[in-house]
Amino acid sequence: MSQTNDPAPSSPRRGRLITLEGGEGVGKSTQIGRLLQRLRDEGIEAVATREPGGSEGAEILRRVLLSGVVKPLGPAAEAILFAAARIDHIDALIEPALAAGIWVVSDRFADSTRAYQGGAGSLDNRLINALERTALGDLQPDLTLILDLPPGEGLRRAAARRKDADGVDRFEGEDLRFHEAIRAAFLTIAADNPQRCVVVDASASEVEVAAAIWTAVSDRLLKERELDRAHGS
Ligand SMILES: Nc1ncnc2c1ncn2[C@@H]1O[C@H](COP(=O)(O)OP(=O)(O)OP(=O)(O)O)[C@@H](O)[C@H]1O
Ligand SMILES: Cc1cn([C@H]2C[C@H](O)[C@@H](COP(=O)(O)O)O2)c(=O)[nH]c1=O
Repeated sequence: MSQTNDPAPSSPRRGRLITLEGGEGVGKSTQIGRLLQRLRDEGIEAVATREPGGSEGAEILRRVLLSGVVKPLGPAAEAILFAAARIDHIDALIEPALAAGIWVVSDRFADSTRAYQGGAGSLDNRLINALERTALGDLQPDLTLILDLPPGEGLRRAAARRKDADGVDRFEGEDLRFHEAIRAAFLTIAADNPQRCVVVDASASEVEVAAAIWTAVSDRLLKERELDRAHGS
């Protein structure tokens, strides 16, 4: 929890939270590797993490959630467990890193609950909003990159990456309509939050996607950081 002598959220001493979102196999992990390298090349200390997971407790919940054992309990139970994992992730990793001036790049975050349990799972927005308020408090990503790809292509990429067909997880195994609903939900999130979200065409080559991501990071975060520095704040 923040204390009165913590740096203000916009202070250059506080890190930035960047989240990558999108459906299955859109290229988030691939791009996070590239983005981390670019940030470090700029002299920015940055750490990569993921959801569900990123902390010891959240990784335990990841195994439970992706095994599918919670599916019969319905999207509300799943959303509550994703939120529990998120709380541990924020407390154990995200907030301490940001407070230390480290940038955090997360493979998925709260928008995934909105898209998967809300958009595709039809979970009531009131529960999603309540869980988000509880888990995040005042924390919001400084930038969310939504990698957009037709789900058929994303699932093909995910299948090609995974040689073992038995390795399909809880959500990859859902039908195409479910994945179309996820894509639509992410695009709605982006339209509703233009100050935070940038949609990136993930059907382009890895290099082109990386360039689009870097443009968004530069325009939205690096210029602001340079201005802060120039004004000595
Ligand atoms: N732009 C691209 N064009 C073609 N293939 C790509 C592209 N980006 C990534 N891939 C390949 O697609 C597969 C899935 O990529 P990646 O694991 O990065 O996606 P992801 O979004 O993290 O997936 P998931 O959410 O399912 O974990 C990998 O085999 C990767 O090499
Ligand atoms: C955070 C979060 C994730 N999910 C789903 C989305 C994916 O199917 C898996 C995570 O697997 P990945 O290979 O690391 O992308 O979990 C979800 O349904 N709700 C969430 O809040």
